[in-house]
Amino acid sequence: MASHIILPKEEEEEEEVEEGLGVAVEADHDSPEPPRYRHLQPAQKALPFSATCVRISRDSYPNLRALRNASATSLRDDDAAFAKLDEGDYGYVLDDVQHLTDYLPELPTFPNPLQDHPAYSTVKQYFVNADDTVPEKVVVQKNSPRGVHFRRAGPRQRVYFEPEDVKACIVTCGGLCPGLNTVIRELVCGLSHMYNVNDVFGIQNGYKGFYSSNYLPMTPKSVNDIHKRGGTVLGSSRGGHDTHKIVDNIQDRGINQVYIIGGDGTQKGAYEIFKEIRRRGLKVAVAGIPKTIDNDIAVIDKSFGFDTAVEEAQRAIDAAHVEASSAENGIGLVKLMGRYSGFIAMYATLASRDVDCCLIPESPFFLEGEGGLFEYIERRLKENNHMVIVVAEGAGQDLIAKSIPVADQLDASGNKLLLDVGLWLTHKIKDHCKSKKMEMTIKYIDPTYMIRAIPSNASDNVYCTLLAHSAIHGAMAGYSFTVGMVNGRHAYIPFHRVTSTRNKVKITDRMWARLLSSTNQPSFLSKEDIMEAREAERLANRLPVPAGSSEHTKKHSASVLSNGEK
Ligand SMILES: Nc1ncnc2c1ncn2[C@@H]1O[C@H](COP(=O)(O)OP(=O)(O)OP(=O)(O)O)[C@@H](O)[C@H]1O
Ligand SMILES: O=P(O)(O)OC[C@H]1O[C@](O)(CO)[C@@H](O)[C@@H]1O
Ligand SMILES: [Mg+2]
Repeated sequence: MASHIILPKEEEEEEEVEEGLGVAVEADHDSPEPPRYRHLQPAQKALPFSATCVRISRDSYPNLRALRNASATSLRDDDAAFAKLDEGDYGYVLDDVQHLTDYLPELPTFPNPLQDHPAYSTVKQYFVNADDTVPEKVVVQKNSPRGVHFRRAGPRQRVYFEPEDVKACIVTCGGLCPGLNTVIRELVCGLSHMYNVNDVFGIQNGYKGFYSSNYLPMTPKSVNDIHKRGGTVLGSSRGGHDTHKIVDNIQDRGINQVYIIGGDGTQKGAYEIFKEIRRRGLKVAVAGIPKTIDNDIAVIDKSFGFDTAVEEAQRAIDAAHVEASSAENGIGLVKLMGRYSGFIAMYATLASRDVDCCLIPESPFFLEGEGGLFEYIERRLKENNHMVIVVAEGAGQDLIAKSIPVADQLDASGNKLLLDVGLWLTHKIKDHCKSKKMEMTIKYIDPTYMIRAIPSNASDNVYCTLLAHSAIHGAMAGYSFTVGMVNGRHAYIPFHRVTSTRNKVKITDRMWARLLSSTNQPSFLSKEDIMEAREAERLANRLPVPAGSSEHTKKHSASVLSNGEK
């Protein structure tokens, strides 16, 4: 990494810049030549921000080492060996993804077939610069280090597979989500139309399908219409991840590109598969495409299907509002998905404006007494005669467990099965109103599976298409990664970054404050709750501590870290 500033060159300045003055010549992405930089001593040229930049030296960042270790310390110790951290100037850290050449250094490369593609070859700078990276944090201060970056997604000039040698497979795992079929479709079509890859198979019914079902040949024709349907044409499942059996099958069948669509559990599985592939020294690229309606995957801006879910949730909220407002003291209660993260509930509430109270897993609440939910319901009904409550499925689980003690049950993947907070709340509210001799009507609507099962909307369709294309470009270029949008740009993210934490609504952030001010609901939080939330956030944002220390262990056991507010 150069130790001085590299600025993109303004086109009109090209002739003016003298050799050795510190401005990079913009890469010619259509030529096979690697980008050429002319480095200059920044002080010699008065560029708009170079004066500030040059004063910042590496030594300005005593925490640079800690920053560089950001990923490594959040890894399980046995995974730390896979972290690829590259340090640059001014506190820049590249948290890089795995590449085939990390363990197969002699692999040949080939020109990207896109350069002869009638559609793409006309695009100026269609290929991304090999050094392009995307910052994890875009809000910075004057003296901030440049921070952690991820490799930018997109087509490279050289690829590591010849089209006729590629044998690709696609698998979908975990719960349903709008857009699954669009991603499948665009993987099949993108491989064929962009890279002339026509040997593509679907793995049926999730991970276990690798070793227990027939593989389904897929062509652009066979997937042509599937994006108009909800669900996944491949089927999905929980459990059944047997790394060795899966990789045995990948190896036996000569598969060399594996596209894995699924949530946090699925991405953990993808990481295990990658590690085993690498251990066996196989020339196989693993591309994870994060899917979850809960939007709880770390690092990425949002997961596909989330917008569709929020939009569809409006229909249930509207119905609840109609029911509530057509009755005397009417209450409409809507349950939305969100096992650990209340994003759908929060966004659906903010979008609707008819919601009087939103309850999410991240924000504890209580029923009885001053400042509790019952008091708020009584007040709201007095003021407005009706009210709408939105509750995320993971909210209030501790309260339910206290009133209905039952042993925890797990699904096949080991996820805790939730008790029905909507039904429980309905009964609690009814009992309370009865005890107060209050006439009321409550209608409980549970649209959760209806929302999850619809096809994706237009914007999610485009998002799914771009994710699929980014995944294909990355796999063709020999990387193994989870693909995702980070601050609006597609990036290749190391598996460990998306599997070590979970994205959660931060109740100390402005988005949750906006929600509270839009519904006028009480925060239900005690001073201790607020302190606890702030402390959790402080710990989450703190620069990492060395692996192995007791603080490191404590941080690992805290299940929740979260994305920054947008
Ligand atoms: N730690 C893990 N290691 C390997 N495989 C895993 C791990 N966790 C989950 N899996 C596998 O990933 C698949 C999907 O996991 P899970 O049911 O938790 O759904 P998910 O991918 O998190 O999606 P969602 O929660 O959005 O429905 C399952 O087949 C499961 O066996
Ligand atoms: O009933 P299933 O299919 O196991 O899935 C339910 C879970 O899946 C999700 O839709 C995604 O994780 C959660 O919101 C929900 O708790
Ligand atoms: Mg999950």
